[in-house]
Amino acid sequence: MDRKEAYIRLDNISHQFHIGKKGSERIIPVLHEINLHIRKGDIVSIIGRSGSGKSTLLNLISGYIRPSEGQIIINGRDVSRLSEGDWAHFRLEHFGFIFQSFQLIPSMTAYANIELPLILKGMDETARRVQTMEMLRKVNLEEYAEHYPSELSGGQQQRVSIARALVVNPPIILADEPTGSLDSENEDSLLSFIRKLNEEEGITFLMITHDDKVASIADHIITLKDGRIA
Ligand SMILES: Nc1ncnc2c1ncn2[C@@H]1O[C@H](COP(=O)(O)OP(=O)(O)OP(=O)(O)O)[C@@H](O)[C@H]1O
Repeated sequence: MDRKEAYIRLDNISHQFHIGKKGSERIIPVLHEINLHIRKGDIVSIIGRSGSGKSTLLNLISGYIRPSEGQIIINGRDVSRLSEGDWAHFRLEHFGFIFQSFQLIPSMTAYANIELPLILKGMDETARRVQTMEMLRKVNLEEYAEHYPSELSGGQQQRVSIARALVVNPPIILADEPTGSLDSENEDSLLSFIRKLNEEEGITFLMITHDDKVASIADHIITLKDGRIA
């Protein structure tokens, strides 16, 4: 499979949030001088206490917020100052997302949820069908294509969300507590699937987790403490 050489580099990233009105504005420093280099094909876990800045770090890497200082290079491209429109395109090309709460669209079937990123990419219907069916097969849900999220178990919903993340063939998957809503059996099967995708397809994973089992499959563990890498 043709995957772009992907790596993520953070050079001296600091971030502050500004809250309140101008004049009585408060500045909340969250991340301080973060330097990070993630190689293609790495599985990296981000751990750290609540409020240490894990989600902020993931939101910076995925372009949902802009760093106050520093530079982010992804796949050789400086993304720190991309426009909204360019970021939307870059995100679709490079990232798949997996969330604890799955974030499926309840009014759409499993098939339609998985197909959605391909519509956003502007792919024609025949190609979309081929790719969506291939993804349903990959996560063993062919028979559930017409089921709505509420008609699926938690483990099945998470597999739909993984298929949706993978359907655009992204070189990088960003995950926020991917096993947080799963029982131990579904957790084990998700973790072996992640390992398989990493080994066979070279997908890079960056995962926020509180869970030792998830951290145990990582090549590298990054611990954030008060906005710094410990
Ligand atoms: N949009 C925002 N505006 C102001 N402050 C924010 C904003 N988002 C996050 N923060 C603050 O930044 C700090 C880090 O938050 P963040 O969500 O990155 O932590 P976290 O490590 O992901 O925590 P958790 O494990 O609880 O999800 C917190 O003190 C939080 O209140």
